Amino acid sequence: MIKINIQKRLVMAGGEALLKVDTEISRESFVALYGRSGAGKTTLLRILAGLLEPEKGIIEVDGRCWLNTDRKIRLPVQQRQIGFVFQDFALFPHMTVRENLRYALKPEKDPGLVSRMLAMVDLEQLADRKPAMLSGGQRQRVALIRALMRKPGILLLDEPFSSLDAEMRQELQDQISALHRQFNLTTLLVSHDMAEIYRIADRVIWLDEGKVLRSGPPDALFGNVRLSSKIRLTGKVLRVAKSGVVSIVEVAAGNTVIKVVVTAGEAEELHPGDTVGIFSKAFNPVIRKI
Ligand SMILES: Nc1ncnc2c1ncn2[C@@H]1O[C@H](COP(=O)(O)OP(=O)(O)OP(=O)(O)O)[C@@H](O)[C@H]1O
Repeated sequence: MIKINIQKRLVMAGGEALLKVDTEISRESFVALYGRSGAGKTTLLRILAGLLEPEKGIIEVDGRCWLNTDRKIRLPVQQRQIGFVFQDFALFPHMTVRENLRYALKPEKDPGLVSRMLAMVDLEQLADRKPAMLSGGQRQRVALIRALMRKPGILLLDEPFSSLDAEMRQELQDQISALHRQFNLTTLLVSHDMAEIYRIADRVIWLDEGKVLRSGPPDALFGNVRLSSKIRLTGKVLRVAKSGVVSIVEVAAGNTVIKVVVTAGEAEELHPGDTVGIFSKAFNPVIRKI
């Protein structure tokens, strides 16, 4: 369990606001920090990582105190067992992919880990290239596995997909989900993208001007209804076409176009470009705008 109860003064363009967060995060959960620009999402991640200190606060991880401003306890960044991936991935440009990864590995730790991690994200062929010779998505994958080299319990991701195209985003989201499960990580992801959050997070903390506006599972926060769902996909509506008494909605989800049959009433609510979730309910796909 991660317990966070912090207060930090934010200096915004139009004045000051107080970042005030009191929340608990279960181990092995995938939490999205959502909210408008300037809401305090990155600041919260930086405080958790120990890169920034709040004026007042307590952070406890599995009963261990990382921060207590009253008792002047502040665990240094290196001791927090956190992996961090920023938007701009910050790989060393003069080192190859393999060297970047080896640099992050503790000397006494398992040297085979570099090759195993490269294989896990399909980058073995590119291990001897420098970052400048990689695509944005490949660089982001290197940054991701580099953050996992020291086997952190907590992974912090600050909009890691923002510079990628839709296809690469989806591929990287899938890989992050797989690594999250495989390494039993507790992952916190800053994202503006509801569809992305729907796809990979199991809880959302919605921040607004430094305060937690709402918190809960993505479908409870973003969807109008909660459904027991076996499949859960998100995508964008391409077309809504009438077909007799029903309509067919075509949705682009990753590389696939999915057709869902809806009633005339449901079709009226859906328009090309809408972000939607597709769920299974009693084996039938159900579509909801999100
Ligand atoms: N160290 C700091 N001390 C005080 N205020 C800060 C500090 N760092 C950032 N701020 C301010 O706090 C506000 C919140 O910034 P933050 O980067 O946390 O927002 P965000 O929700 O991550 O936004 P975005 O989605 O644009 O990245 C901004 O107005 C910013 O200028």
